[in-house]
Amino acid sequence: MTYTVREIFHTLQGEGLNAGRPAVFLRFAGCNLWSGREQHRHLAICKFCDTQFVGTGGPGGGKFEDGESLAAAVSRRWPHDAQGPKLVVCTGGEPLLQLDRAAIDALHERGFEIAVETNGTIPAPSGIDWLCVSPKAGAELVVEHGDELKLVYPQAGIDPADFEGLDFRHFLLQPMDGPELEGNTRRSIEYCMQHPKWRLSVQTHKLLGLP
Ligand SMILES: C[S@@+](CC[C@H](N)C(=O)[O-])C[C@H]1O[C@@H](n2cnc3c(N)ncnc32)[C@H](O)[C@@H]1O
Ligand SMILES: Nc1nc2[nH]cc(C(=O)O)c2c(=O)[nH]1
Ligand code: SF4
Ligand SMILES: [Mg+2]
Repeated sequence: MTYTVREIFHTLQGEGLNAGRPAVFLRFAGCNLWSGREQHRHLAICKFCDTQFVGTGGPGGGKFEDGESLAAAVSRRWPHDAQGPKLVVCTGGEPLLQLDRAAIDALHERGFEIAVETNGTIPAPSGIDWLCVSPKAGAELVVEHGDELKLVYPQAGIDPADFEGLDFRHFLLQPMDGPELEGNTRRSIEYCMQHPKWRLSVQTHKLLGLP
C-alpha cells in the first residue's frame, strides 16, 4: 500500500510516560475526526487539535510505495552514529488509518521499537510495542487496552473515571493546549492530586522549543 506522510523528524518524545526519550516521529497525513482544515474545525468531532497533518509538505514528508521504503525514510532520520535502542513514534493525524503489518514488519526489521499515538477509534494491528490511546469526546473508543491512556483534559462530556476500568498500564491527563492552557493545567494538577491513579503529562517539547 502507499503511505501518505506529512513529515518525519528526529526529536525527543515530549509527552506521556516516555517523555524525554529520543525518537523519530513519523507523522501520517489525514485524520478520521477532522479534515485538518481550519474552516472545518468548528464542524469536526475533535476540535482542539494542535497539529498540522494535511498533505506531504513537511520535512521528510512524501508518498512511500511500500513498508520498506517507508522504513528506509525513517531510518535515514536516525543519527547513524547514535548508540542504543531505536524508537519510532507513529502519529498523525490518525496513524491507524495507514499503519499496517507491512510497515510494522519493515520498521522492526530496521531495528526500531514502534510506539503509536492514536485516538483509539480504529482497531490496532498487532506488533506495536508501545500503544498510547487518547480518547476523544463524541468518538467511539474501540481500543480498550494498551500501554498508556493519555486523556486531554478537560473535555466537555468526558469524565476520566469512565476510563479507569480499561486495561491500560498507565493513566495520564494532558492539559488541553489553547487559550485556556493555564486553567486547564491547574485543573489537571488538581484532578491528579485527588485521583492518584492519574498522573500529569506535560507537553515538554513545547516548553523546550523542540518539534
Ligand atoms: C495530534 S495527536 C495525533 C495522534 C492521534 N490522532 C490522537 O489524537 O491521539 C497526538 C497527541 O496530541 C494530543 N493533542 C492534540 N491536541 C492537543 C491539545 N490542544 N492539547 C493537548 N494535547 C493535544 C492528542 O490527544 C494526542 O495524544
Ligand atoms: N516532541 C514531540 N513529542 C510528541 N509526542 C506526541 C506528539 C504528537 O504530535 O503526536 C509529539 C510531537 O509533535 N512532538
Ligand atoms: S484525533 Fe488526533 S490528529 Fe485527529 S484531530 Fe484529534 S488530536 Fe488531531
Ligand atoms: Mg504534537
